[in-house]
Amino acid sequence: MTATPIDGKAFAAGLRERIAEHTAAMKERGITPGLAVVLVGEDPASQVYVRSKGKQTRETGMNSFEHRLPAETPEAELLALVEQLNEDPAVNGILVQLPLPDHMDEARVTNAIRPEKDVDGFHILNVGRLATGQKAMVPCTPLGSLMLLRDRLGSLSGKNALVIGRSNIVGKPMAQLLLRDSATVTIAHSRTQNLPELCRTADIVIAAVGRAHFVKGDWIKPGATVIDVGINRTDDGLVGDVDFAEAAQVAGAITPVPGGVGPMTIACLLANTLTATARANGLPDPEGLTP
Ligand SMILES: Nc1nc(=O)c2c([nH]1)NC[C@@H]1CN(c3ccc(C(=O)N[C@@H](CCC(=O)O)C(=O)O)cc3)C=[N+]21
Repeated sequence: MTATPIDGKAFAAGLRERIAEHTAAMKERGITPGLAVVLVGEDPASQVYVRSKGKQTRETGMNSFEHRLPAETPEAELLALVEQLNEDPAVNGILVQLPLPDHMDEARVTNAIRPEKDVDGFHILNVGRLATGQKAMVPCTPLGSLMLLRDRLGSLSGKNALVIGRSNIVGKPMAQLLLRDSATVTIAHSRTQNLPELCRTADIVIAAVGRAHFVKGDWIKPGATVIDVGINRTDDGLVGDVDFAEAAQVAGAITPVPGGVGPMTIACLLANTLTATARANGLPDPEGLTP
């Protein structure tokens, strides 16, 4: 059996088109969505992401505001910038690129963002709202992964979903979203016993461990849907957390790296910015962009 590759790049392009249409309609009413991205330090990978986010924001018709601060900036200065963006009516979404330098407290910075503008969905109020089924801003990578899963499978109800990884930015919110869609959710991590056996029971596998080719082909149940969230830079280039060559022989469908979840993450950032703008202006949530 050979798996269908899930084309995240094409899906994200379609999503951006719909976002651009919504944005154009908002601009007719005199509202231009604005996204502020803050980058602290000179990490080359982060610079690439931030540039790509800014470009796609502008292409969608939204305003992009970029703020770059030196790595040694005191935390208080970053918090002051966040406060200024909180108060700025032209800014509907705020993203502070992670990771932050060691002298900064990521939780403190994240929780300084006004929850309504927290397009990453990392603020503790949004985490709690998602966990309790209230209207929230939902983290971009899990949201994009959910969209791909629903597109492929329709209903996720009753399916066995295994999330490998328990991070606050992917594993935990992904599990919450799958649970909301009535999947039977298991979260595995570095201490999980018999992971290969457990994985072989999963109809849906979400790999978010950050280790190149961690998930092997013989862990995959025939026909399963595999979402690879990993972005690992190796001598062979960019690879995922799943051994794609092996897993693609067994799975029903699988996301490639690159070209899978990554482009969906950025498209969902734009989707969240649009949603935040709609809510800030008392408009209904744009169709199909929220879970
Ligand atoms: N506050 C915050 N929010 C984030 O959402 C956030 C962050 N910090 N810090 C870093 C990670 C990483 N991230 C990616 C986004 C797009 C791709 C992406 O588009 N990847 C392309 C390939 C890009 C390449 O070639 O490097 C792909 O998979 O096809 C990857 C990774 C967002 N992050």
